[in-house]
Amino acid sequence: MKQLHKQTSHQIPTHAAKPAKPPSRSAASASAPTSFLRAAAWYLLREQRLVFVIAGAVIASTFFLLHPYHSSFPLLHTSDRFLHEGFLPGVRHPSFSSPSSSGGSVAVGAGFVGSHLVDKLLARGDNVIVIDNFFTGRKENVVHHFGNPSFELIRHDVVEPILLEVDEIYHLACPASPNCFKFLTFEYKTNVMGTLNMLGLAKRIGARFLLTSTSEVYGDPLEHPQKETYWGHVNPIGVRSCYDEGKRTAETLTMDYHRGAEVEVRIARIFNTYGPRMCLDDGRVVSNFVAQALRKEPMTVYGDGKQTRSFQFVSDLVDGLIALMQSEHIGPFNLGNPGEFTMLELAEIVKEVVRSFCNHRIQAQYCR
Ligand SMILES: O=c1ccn([C@@H]2O[C@H](COP(=O)(O)OP(=O)(O)O[C@H]3OC[C@@H](O)[C@H](O)[C@H]3O)[C@@H](O)[C@H]2O)c(=O)[nH]1
Repeated sequence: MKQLHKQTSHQIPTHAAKPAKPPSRSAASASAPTSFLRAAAWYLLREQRLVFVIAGAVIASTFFLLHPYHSSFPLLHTSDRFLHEGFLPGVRHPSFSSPSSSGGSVAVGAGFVGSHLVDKLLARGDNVIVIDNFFTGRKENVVHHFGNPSFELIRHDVVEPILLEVDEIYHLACPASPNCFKFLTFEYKTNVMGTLNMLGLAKRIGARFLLTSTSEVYGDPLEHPQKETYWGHVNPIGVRSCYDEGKRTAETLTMDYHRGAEVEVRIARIFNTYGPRMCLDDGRVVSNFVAQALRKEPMTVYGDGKQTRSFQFVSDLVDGLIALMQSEHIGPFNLGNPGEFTMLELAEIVKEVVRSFCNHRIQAQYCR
């Protein structure tokens, strides 16, 4: 049919039936552009061709206006690019229209430290997206922000890719409780796959990336105190090695993305921290001792109790994380309290604090 129409339209020009009058040379050259324009206009106006041309142009420009993202990344490259960087194409977060929007941040994790960080970032006027798979993080930790238009909570496991548009990524995903170390593959996967996905995201959107690492990267240290330049003394096959080695790998990946892809990175090596929203069944020494003192049970001091630790309050840690993110310091940075004491001393301190706490009648519900 298409072929037929095409032939027909060429064969029936309206003036073709008129008797031919040989034109003068000058008249022929003067009328040539006019007859070409008339022929073009005639061609376009036949069979609504002009309408189709205009409709096509409108549809094409609408598509490219609505999908500038696709237009700047040719399909040819997307599959490789997304596979390599760990992204799902097309998952655009509606809240942040541009990566450079002021005050846009993402905090990964609604756990103990993450939830305090969220409080602080929101209080200073940032927009915050929290991603958590709620394995150890809890909705209750951030429930007081529900209804705040600057806050969003997404149930998502960072071992799967995600695409968001933010300025800063605080990567806190990974259970730190000693009770979680039995979920070995989970721990390791979060530190490796989760960190890769978050670094890929930072590279893609040009965000600054902060990894929360741990003092555990020093292992059983042979140097005291541990400086950031110390490479550590880690057992690669111990029961808690999945955590220590997982964080060491996460640090390696972070520095690789900095050197190889120029991602702006920060690494916080967090020392022992305590404060509200720690789980009582966390397994860490402070929460164990507090729970035991409240229940008037004997305290489980491991070994001879002469091993030392330093403890920082969670709000001090959060201030440190934000200051580190804002600083120009690339590479690991220890965040902790320089004052150390033994676990025997800690047991006495906790016993004393809990005793005076329970002396207040109002707190009796927590005490036995
Ligand atoms: O009930 C307990 C628990 C722990 N301990 C001792 O207390 C010390 C501290 O143990 P914790 O498990 O609380 O803390 P750790 O120093 O081993 O690691 C901790 O600090 C750094 C963080 O990054 C880790 O996530 C966290 O587990 C250890 O010597 C441990 O043996 C007890 O004596 N009794």
